[in-house]
Amino acid sequence: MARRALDESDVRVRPSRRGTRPRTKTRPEHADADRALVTGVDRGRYTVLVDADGPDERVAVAMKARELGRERVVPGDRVDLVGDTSGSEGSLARIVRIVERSTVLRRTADDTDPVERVIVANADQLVVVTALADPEPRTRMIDRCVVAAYDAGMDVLLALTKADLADPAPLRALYEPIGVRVVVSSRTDEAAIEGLDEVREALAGRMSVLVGHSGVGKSTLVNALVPDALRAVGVVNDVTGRGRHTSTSAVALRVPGEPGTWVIDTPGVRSFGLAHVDPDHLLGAFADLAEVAEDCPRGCTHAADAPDCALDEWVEASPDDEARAARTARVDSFRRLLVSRSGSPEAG
Ligand SMILES: Nc1nc2c(ncn2[C@@H]2O[C@H](COP(=O)(O)OP(=O)(O)OP(=O)(O)O)[C@@H](O)[C@H]2O)c(=O)[nH]1
Ligand SMILES: [Zn+2]
Repeated sequence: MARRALDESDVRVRPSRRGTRPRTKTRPEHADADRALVTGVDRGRYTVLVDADGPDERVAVAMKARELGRERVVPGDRVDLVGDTSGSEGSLARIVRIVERSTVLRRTADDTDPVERVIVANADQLVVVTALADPEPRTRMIDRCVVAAYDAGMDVLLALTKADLADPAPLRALYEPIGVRVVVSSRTDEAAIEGLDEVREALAGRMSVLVGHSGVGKSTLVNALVPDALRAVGVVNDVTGRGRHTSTSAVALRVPGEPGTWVIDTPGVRSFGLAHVDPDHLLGAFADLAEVAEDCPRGCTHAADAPDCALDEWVEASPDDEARAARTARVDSFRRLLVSRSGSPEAG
């Protein structure tokens, strides 16, 4: 089939009962498709929010149109829908197109599946939920999350829980210098979590993916942020009768407050596939170091044992002790992340 470049004729203004808005008509046969956000996936059925945050917002159930082939549709995806998009009981729409993704997050390949599959699309922030104690924080796991997020072009929010049990200062000192925002919560009695306002503020208006090991308090945090009544949006139990706690795939939940605030909970996902991460791409998340590394020998790995790495010369050339300490910390942090790419994802 001949491809042609898109021009203005591909964008038309469609008068509709929802008002007028420009539409991209890349597939003429689906020019009247509705745009929707994928919030949940369960065995070939997709829960979607049609016209999200618009006047006709509604939850609908969809399946993939055959023309999409094997392409995966994941929570966070924006899709075009045709067919019965009403969302009324028993209705089933068809997903005919996946809108180009701004970010993708891949889960770790493992023994049961050697492929690093995309699990979440379009998230702009990775929230690493880490308990300050019980269980002990695992910095290697946090490092791997930072690498995955930076490689995907996402920000990292470190949500430290259980501050009633241990001091957050050491972890702050380790992660704030590499651009990670840190929020802290604690529980002083059974009923209340403290520090939620700061967490909400850090999530406002963004699509965030939450990860964390069992027992770190992720469910506690999600339950506090997302009232039960709102769960329906992300839950696939309209179709299957199963609740989110038995769901094994990621689910997007709307956080009340600023429009466009979503958290994507990823049950069972504790780490990410990093095999595809290229050191120079990771370096891109460290603008100061990337500039320095322009003087590296061709093919430099920038690792601690790399010969003539410009990062070492940069530390050497520090004008004073203070600058040397700061530069050393930057280079060491970057190299720590580099090293974390290899080895077992489950190692702590
Ligand atoms: N002391 C203290 N305990 C907390 C805090 N937040 C959660 N917990 C407790 O930590 C335990 C684990 O919390 P969950 O929210 O179930 O942890 P989770 O990360 O969802 O773990 P899974 O459900 O196994 O995935 C529970 O007993 C919570 O009550 C906190 O800030 N301080
Ligand atoms: Zn180098």
